Amino acid sequence: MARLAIDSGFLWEFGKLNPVVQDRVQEVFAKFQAGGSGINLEKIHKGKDKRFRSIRIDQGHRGIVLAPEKGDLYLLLKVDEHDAAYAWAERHRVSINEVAGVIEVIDVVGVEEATGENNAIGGTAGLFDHVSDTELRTLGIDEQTLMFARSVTHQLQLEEARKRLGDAQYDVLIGLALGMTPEEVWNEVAPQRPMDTNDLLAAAERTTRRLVLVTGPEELMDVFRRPFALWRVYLHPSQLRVAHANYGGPARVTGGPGTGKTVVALHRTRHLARRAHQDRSVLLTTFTKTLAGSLEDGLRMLADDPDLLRRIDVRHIDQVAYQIVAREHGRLDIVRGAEESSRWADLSSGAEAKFLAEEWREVVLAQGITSLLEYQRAKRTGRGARLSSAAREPVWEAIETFTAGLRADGKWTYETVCLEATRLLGTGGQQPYRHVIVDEAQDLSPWQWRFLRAAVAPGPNDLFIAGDTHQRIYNHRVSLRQVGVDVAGRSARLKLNYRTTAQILAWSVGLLRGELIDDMDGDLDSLTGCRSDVRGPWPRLEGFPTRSAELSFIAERVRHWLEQGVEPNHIGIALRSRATIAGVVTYLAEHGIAATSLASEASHEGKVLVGTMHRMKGLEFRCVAVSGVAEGVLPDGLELQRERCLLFVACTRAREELVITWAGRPSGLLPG
Ligand SMILES: Nc1ncnc2c1ncn2[C@@H]1O[C@H](COP(=O)(O)OP(=O)(O)OP(=O)(O)O)[C@@H](O)[C@H]1O
Repeated sequence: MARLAIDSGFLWEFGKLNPVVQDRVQEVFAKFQAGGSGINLEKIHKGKDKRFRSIRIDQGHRGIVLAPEKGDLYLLLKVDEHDAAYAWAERHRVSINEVAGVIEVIDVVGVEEATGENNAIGGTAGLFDHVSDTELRTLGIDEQTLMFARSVTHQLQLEEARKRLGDAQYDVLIGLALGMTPEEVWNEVAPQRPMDTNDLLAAAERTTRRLVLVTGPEELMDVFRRPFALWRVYLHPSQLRVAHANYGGPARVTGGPGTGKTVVALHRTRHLARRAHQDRSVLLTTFTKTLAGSLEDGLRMLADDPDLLRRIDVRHIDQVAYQIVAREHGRLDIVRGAEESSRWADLSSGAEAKFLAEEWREVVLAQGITSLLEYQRAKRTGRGARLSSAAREPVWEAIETFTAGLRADGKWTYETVCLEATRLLGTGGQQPYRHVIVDEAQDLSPWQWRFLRAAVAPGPNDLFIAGDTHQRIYNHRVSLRQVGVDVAGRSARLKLNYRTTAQILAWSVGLLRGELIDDMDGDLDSLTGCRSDVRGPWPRLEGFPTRSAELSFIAERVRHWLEQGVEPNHIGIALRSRATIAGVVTYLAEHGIAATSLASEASHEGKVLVGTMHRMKGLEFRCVAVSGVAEGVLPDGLELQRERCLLFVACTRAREELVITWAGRPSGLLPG
C-alpha cells in the first residue's frame, strides 16, 4: 500500500473542484493508495522534475504526483484541468532543503522570471548586499534562489515572489530582509538534530507546514472530506508557538480577520485539556450561542477522544453564568428586551427611559458601580451631556428601583445573572475552571470579563484571549487591566490571512480608513502587516436604481456561483437588518434558488445562507454578497466606527469572491 503525502496546494485546488470531479478524485486516489490496478502513472516529458507523473482523474482533469525513486511515499501535488496541470508540472520542481530538511515545491520558471524582471528594473543597492554568497548558501539558499536574491532591491519584490520560492528559503530571505543577522536566521531555521536530507519520507514528516501524511484509506477520506480544514493537521509556526506556549498568567492573541485566531484557540484548548486531569476543567467560551456552537464543531474536528472532550466545557458566557446562578436559586426567569424596556418605561417616559437603560449598562454595570457615591464619582466618557452630582441622584434612584423591582419579582436579565454569578464565585465559591479560553474577546462586556476572571484561579495559563478589536460589533469598550486581566508581555499577533484573497482583504481594510482602534490594553491597534498570499478578483461594487433590480442581480450572481460548482451553503448573503432576511429568502426561492436564514435551526445543507452582518461574525463562505449597502443616516463618533467595523466583518467572511450592492445611492461607508 502506497503512502501518500498531500500538498496544501493540492487540497486547495481539490476544495474548489466541482463536487462530481471531487468524488472522482477521491475514488482514483483511494484506488491508487490501495495499489489498485487500472491506475496509470504517466511520465511527463516536459516536467521540470523527472519524478513527476500524471494521473488521470476523468476526461478533463489530471493529478500530478511525485513518484519516489526509492521507497513508497508519493506526493500529491496538483489537481486541475488537463492543460493547467501539465503547465504546472512544466514550471515546478520538488527538493529537500539542505538546512531545514523540509520539502520545498519551487516554481523554478517563476523564480527565473522574477529574477529577470528585477534585473531589468535594476536599482541602486541590493537588499542582501550585506550577506555573502557563502552565508546564503550555508542557510540553505540554492543556486537559482541565490541569483534571485541578488536581483532583489526592495522587500516588495521578495513579497511578490513569495509563492514561487521554496517556503524555507523564503523564510531565510525575509528574516534577513527584516534585519536579522545570518546567525539569528540560522537559529530559527536550522533544526537541532542532524538529519538525512535524502530521505523523502523523513523530510515529508518534517514538512508539517504544507504536507499532510496519510497512512490509511480512512485518513485519506477524512482529509478529502474537509479540504479547507488543513489547520487541523498543521499550524504555521507563529500559530503553534502561541497555541502551545506556557504562560505565567493571562495571554492573548490578536490579528486581522482570517489569521487563524479561532484555530489557535481550538488548538490551545486541546493542548491544555491534554494536560488537565479533571472533567470540565477547561472552558472554551465566547459571547453568543451561535459562535459557541461553531467552536464546538471545530473542537470536534480536532479531537475525538471522549476522555479529552469530557475535560472541556464549550458554552457561551451567559450560559455558564446562568448555570452557576441556577445552582443556587433554581430555574431563572429571564426578562427579554421588550419586557425590560417596559420596566424602564414604568419608571420614566420616552427618551428618558432609554437613557436610563443605557446609563445602567454603559456606566453602572460597565464600571461595576454599587453605590450612589461611586456613581457620583464615576467618569461618564462618551455618554453625552455632563450630569452634575445632584442630577445623578434621581438617576441612581431610578436604576436602584429597576434592579430592586427585578429582585422582588424574581426576575433576571443576563446582566444581573452575570453579576450574581460573579458574587457567588467571590463569596467562597470554588473557581470552576483551571483554564479559560475566550474567542471573539473584543465583544465581551466588562461584567462578563469580571465574571470570567472570577471563574478561574489566577495562575499560569489561566486565561487565553483571542480577538480583533477591528471586528468589534457591539458597544463594549473594555480595558482588560480594569477588569483584572493583565496580558502585559504575553501578547502575540498573527499576520497571515488564510481565508481571504489579498484583493478582498486589501479592499476591506480600506473600509476602516486607517482608523486606529483601541487594543483593549491602553494602546491603539492597526491592521498593518496583515496579508494574504492568495490572489483573486477584486470585490465588485454594483449600484441599482431599485431594490428589485438589486435583488435580480444578486440572484444572477448566486446562480453563476452555483454553476461554477460552489456548494449552496458556501454562499452567504449579508444584510444590515434582520427585517430584510425573509424578503431575500423568498425572492431567491421564487427564482429557483433554495435559500434559508442563517438563524434557522433546520439543516443548512443545499441552501444559500442569508443573515445579518452581526450573525456572519466568525463564519466564512466561498462567495459573499453584502446587499443593501445604500445611503442612509450615518451616525458619528463611536457609532460610526462600529458601523464600519460591522461592514468590515461582513466583507471579510468571503474566501474567494465578494460583491457589494445597493439600490439608490451608495452608503457613505464605502470608499468614495
Ligand atoms: N495554519 C493554517 N493552515 C491552513 N488554514 C488555516 C490555518 N490557520 C487558519 N486557517 C484557515 O483560515 C480560516 C480563518 O481561520 P480562523 O477562523 O481561525 O481565523 P480568525 O482569525 O479567527 O478569523 P476572524 O477574526 O475573521 O473570525 C479558516 O478557514 C481556517 O481553517
